[in-house]
Amino acid sequence: MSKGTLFDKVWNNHKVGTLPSGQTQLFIGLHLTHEVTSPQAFAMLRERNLKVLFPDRTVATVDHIVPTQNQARPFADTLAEEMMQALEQSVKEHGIRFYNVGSGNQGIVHVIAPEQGMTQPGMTIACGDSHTSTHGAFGAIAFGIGTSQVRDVLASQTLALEKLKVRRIEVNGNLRPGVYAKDAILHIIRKLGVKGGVGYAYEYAGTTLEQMSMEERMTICNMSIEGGARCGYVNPDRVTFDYLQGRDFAPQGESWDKAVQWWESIRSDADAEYDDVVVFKAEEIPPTVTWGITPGQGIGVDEVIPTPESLPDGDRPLAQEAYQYMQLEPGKAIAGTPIDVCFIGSCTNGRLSDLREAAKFAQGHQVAPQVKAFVVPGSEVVKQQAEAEGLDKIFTEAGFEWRNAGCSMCLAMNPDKLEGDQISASSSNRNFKGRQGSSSGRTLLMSPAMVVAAAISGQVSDVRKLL
Ligand SMILES: CC(C)[C@H](C(=O)O)[C@@H](O)C(=O)O
Ligand code: SF4
Repeated sequence: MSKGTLFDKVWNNHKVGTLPSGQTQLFIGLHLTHEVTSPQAFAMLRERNLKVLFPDRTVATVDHIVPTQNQARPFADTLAEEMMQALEQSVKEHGIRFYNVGSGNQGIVHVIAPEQGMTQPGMTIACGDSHTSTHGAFGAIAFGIGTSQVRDVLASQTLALEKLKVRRIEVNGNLRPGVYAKDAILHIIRKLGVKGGVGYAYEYAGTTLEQMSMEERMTICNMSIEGGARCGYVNPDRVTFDYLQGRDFAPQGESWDKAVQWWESIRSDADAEYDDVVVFKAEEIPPTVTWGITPGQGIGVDEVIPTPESLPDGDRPLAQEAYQYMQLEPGKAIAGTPIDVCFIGSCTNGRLSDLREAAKFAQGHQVAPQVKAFVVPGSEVVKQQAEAEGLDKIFTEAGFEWRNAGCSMCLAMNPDKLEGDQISASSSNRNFKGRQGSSSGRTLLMSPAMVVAAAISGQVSDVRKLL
């Protein structure tokens, strides 16, 4: 095994050859698909009379367009119904494993692959979805790809890619109470910028990351793409192996021991060389909330919305655009901003540990009367586990709606949408203009615990007050 970073080792292991363009042809171990980016890819295959080369290496689910309330077929939205039918037809035609609504295993693609044990260290993973970076939490190299690349993977199980540089992002120490993985990644993006990661793979390391659960690591890696990085990963360790052991697709018996040995060997070596290294102190990370229209426009919940003068020249035009769109005033505290809608869910923060933490803060409180608040589990498995623990009851008693699994208002490709210029406190990952279903809707990104604090008080508030 060559020396170096995990990225280099996994890349070299999967390298098929060098293309005339200079790009690497990379073998993709696991291909995940959903209803939004696959129909055209399957259509292109049909046009050329091609088969899926390795149907066993592709897995499909439906997540974006799935209604979280009435899931009766045909869906009320005819476009959603068409996308569903297209995927159902394609998986049948090509013999692809499919987790449909009601199967017990459906959910957001980035939630279900890890929970089934499909996502494993040392793999290359691709999916027609930018947040594929999530899977890097296991020490996989996981990329989001476009529809024509989905076609390429279906037909050849390979991709033509440029090699990335590697930046090691170390976070050391203990996060303070009320501060979560979500705050850490929002803080990292705030400091390095939404374009800071362009051309890089992010390797997250340091004692803070080592202490994190797999679900927390997934939250961090999920938002690598929001920081401009094509992928992000954490070196696999005991936490990774313990999470995987016993899951449906994880190796068993003797192959398990061999796999662990292999996974250990692909970790970045202590003397690996990086293209860049950045170090953060965990205790300096505050509960973070975005005030603008990119995930990089974030501040500590006890800070004021930055004034143009306080920002570097280059950041000012976007800040001006953000003040106007968000209807927020520079120099004013972000805490106290009234909230209309509270959303807990998404591939960033829709897993069991997120719901447990949110429920802890919701218990015994009531959602403010003017606020609409709802919780959308990331998968049918998460929903079922949460219900077995009674989390659904805690939420509904507190005045939250409890829904079925899907992407929901993260992107609002289903009936869950903001209306007019409503402002949401959201545990999702993107606050772009119009992201949550209304062209003037406004999104404040934060941790699930902070979303609960906002729901209860009807305004942005510091979750530490509830500790
Ligand atoms: C619909 C899909 C292509 C898109 C993505 O690539 O990320 C979506 O999941 C998102 O979060 O914006
Ligand atoms: S939950 Fe949001 S970010 Fe994740 S895949 Fe769905 S739409 Fe994309």
